[in-house]
Amino acid sequence: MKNRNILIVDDNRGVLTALQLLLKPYFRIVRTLSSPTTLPAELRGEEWHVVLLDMNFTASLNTGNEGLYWLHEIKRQCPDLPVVLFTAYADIDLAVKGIKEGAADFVVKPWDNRKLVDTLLTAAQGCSKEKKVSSPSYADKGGETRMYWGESPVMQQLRMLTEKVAPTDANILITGENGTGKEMLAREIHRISLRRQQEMVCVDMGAVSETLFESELFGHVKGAFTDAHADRPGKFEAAHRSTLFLDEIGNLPYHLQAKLLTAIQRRSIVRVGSNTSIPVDIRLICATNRNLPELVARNEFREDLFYRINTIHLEIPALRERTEDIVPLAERFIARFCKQYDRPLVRLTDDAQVKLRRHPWYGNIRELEHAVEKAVIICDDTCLSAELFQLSDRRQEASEIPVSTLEEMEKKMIVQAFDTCRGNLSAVAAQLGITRQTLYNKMKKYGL
Ligand SMILES: Nc1ncnc2c1ncn2[C@@H]1O[C@H](COP(=O)(O)OP(=O)(O)OP(=O)(O)O)[C@@H](O)[C@H]1O
Repeated sequence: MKNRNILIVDDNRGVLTALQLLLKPYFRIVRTLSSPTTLPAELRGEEWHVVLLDMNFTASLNTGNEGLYWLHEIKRQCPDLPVVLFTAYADIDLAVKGIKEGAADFVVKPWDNRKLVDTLLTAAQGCSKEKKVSSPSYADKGGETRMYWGESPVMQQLRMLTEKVAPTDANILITGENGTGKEMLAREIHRISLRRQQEMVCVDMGAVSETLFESELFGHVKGAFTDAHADRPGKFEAAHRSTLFLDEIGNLPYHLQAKLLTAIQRRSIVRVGSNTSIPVDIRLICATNRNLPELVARNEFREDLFYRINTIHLEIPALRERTEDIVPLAERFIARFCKQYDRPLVRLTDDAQVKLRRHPWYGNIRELEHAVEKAVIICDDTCLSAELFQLSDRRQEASEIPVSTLEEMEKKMIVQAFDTCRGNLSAVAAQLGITRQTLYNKMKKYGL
């Protein structure tokens, strides 16, 4: 198909010359750019069918962010133009990130000629019927991302209890480590409850600022404060006749807990700036990865609120405590991600299964889900082998990082805080004196 045009961006002239020679027989136009700065003009000047984009420009900071930046620029200018990323082996994480952000595929340097040509031709061919890779939301994930209970006796018991209490209006407290599926369980309870016709309303109590707490939960009337330009209902009213899910309840500052308790007890709220009490009919589900009885003992959580929200307590075990569920869960994620990334269905090798079963999964199901997603993206074969799962034990990592720059110091502190707080994000943020959002940003930055 010598009717296709390829644009190659790489700041290594030797690489560009080699690729010119290699690709000439397969493409009508092979244009090479040693700097991405002229990319926007080139994109406008010709009809391109594929771009091969280097991710590691040596002239820059070499963090790969420049590569991602140019990927976004190409996608902004030509949303349907396939971009194949060219990346060093050490930067596979970056390539995975690029695929999630819309790249068609990636090739690792040093490259295999045959494979590079195949990848580029396939991408160029798919130019008009570009794969749409997007992260499905909870709503459109459908049955495939329904909660998987697993076979372990402890989860079967949890399932029985859940099915018993879901149709009642009893307040439920869900506890479990970070990433064990607390929100997922809350959604499952709502899905099989009598309130399922209405949408469940979620509030992350760790993310609500103290100043906006009342307005966010109870609403406000026009003029109640400077920015209150109109009457606005809060989350309690939004959840009327439905389920209100209060996530990270253990992070609610002590002085605000009394206000929440009053609303729960009275089953009514008063909007900020008003005197009128509005009745609300809600089913309350709370979740936390903190030890509430311990917080109560330390006078950090109100005992009366604890008893009020804890009518039924559902504890989700850590993934490492139910190893028999690891492989079946991984297989479900494989099926989902192969479909999402338009790859043929792959299976786990025996070695990979052993590796997954042995890993401690301090980040629980979320960590497993991410590990599978990454393995599916980088897989070139019909099976996922153990090497595709680059699993790091955060505890070990903390002592191994040599500290030479401020950034490394910061990363090391985060990793150590993870260890002492056993992966509890809110506790890590509190220990480091930063907000959860800042912590998320830093985790993203350091690939934690
Ligand atoms: N039983 C399950 N079956 C399938 N997927 C699951 C299951 N439990 C959790 N997941 C997936 O794992 C990820 C983490 O789940 P979720 O957000 O519910 O955890 P969480 O305990 O609320 O996390 P956090 O403590 O950070 O708030 C989600 O992407 C979810 O889809």
